[in-house]
Amino acid sequence: MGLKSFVDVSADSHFPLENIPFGVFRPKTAGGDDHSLVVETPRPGVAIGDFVLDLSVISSAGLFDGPFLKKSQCFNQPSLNLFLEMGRPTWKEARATIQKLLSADEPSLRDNLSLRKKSLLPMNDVEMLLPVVIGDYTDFFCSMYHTKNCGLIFRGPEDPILPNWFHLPVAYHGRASSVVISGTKITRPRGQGHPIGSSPPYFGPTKKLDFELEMAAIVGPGNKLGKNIDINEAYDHIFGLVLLNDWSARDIQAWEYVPLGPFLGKSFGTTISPWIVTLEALEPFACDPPKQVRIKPAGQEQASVITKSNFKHLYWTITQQLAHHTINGCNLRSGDLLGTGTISGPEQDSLGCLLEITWNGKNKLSLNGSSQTFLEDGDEVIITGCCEGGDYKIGFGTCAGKVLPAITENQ
Ligand SMILES: O=C(O)/C=C/C(=O)CC(=O)CC(=O)O
Ligand SMILES: [Ca+2]
Ligand SMILES: [Mg+2]
Repeated sequence: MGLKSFVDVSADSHFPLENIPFGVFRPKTAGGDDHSLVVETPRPGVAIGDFVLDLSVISSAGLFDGPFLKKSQCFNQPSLNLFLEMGRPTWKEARATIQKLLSADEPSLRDNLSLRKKSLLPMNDVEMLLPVVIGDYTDFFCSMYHTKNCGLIFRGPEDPILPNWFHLPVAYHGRASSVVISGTKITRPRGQGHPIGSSPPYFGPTKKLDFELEMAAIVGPGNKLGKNIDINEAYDHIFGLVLLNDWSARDIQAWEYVPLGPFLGKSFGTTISPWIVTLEALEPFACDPPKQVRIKPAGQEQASVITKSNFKHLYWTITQQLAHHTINGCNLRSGDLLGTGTISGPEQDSLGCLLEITWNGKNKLSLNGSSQTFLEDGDEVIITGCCEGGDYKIGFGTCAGKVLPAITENQ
């Protein structure tokens, strides 16, 4: 039997009492459509079933009474950075307090109607925001299947996996300013595309817009410049995980990335899911967290599942990635985002991007009767993921984004 909350949680919910993922939200006004949003202060919350528990209200009511959180202002902030900086003992205290407050047999919140009304808001009545201020974003390259397929497509059959790959987790520095929250629309980027045959490079809207199915670690306490984080301590520097879509323009990327790596082909937008699932919640599922990606094509009502992958396909672990990131003395800071890299599995139906699924546009993808290769304007990519196994799920919610047409010359 799973844990029982006084808040109704359906059996297939991503957010049972065992999960308690952290995010940042602001309430919408009654009426609720986008035009009637009152700009309320963003504040931290956790998800429980279809509700959000406002941690600023719980904190102001004096219900965080443990030694680390009693006097802290970390839940009266517009981001989770301060809370993340405080480290694992504080995170565990927060989780224990929240799980107790929300449990079916604990009266302090359950029987306090006015506090319940103030602190428990239906998810539909809130707007989710970026949970942390992201100072830096790094993206690793850690699925062997993805690495091999990219090597075959971009570099040919000789040595598709380069010799360094098995010795260290390869990565590139991404662009933090264009990391956006699920639901944000993504404008098709323009740029210089790889020459086709003997023609010169072309300029215009990308013809090869792609998604990348990834997860990302959110850094807790950082390290000082010049000091590394040992692999045995790396776990305590990771607060939790989110879903991530590293949108990629394959024609721009293929032309620009030699020899310094991805630049404008990836810096036009990266989407993350709003709820950070803690490593504590994930612990019982150390293996086998399955994931799915769907595409809802422009003009269609239904989304089609196009791939299902699994976190276990990563060759390098998130603690190895974090330790490697600091091995030269590079400093990480609370809120930094470390993408795992595209999570492709060995089978055709577990590939993590359209570059691989369509083999660079050679094969068509069939979606509810229509067919295409790369993403079209109006397409929506919806990534979801959860851990399954026991009598509850630990879910990540969704990481979604819809493609808008490219800007034109006079915009
Ligand atoms: O192999 C290449 O040239 C390019 C690979 C990628 O674009 C993948 C990347 O962003 C890292 C990853 O997601 O695994
Ligand atoms: Ca990537
Ligand atoms: Mg990106």
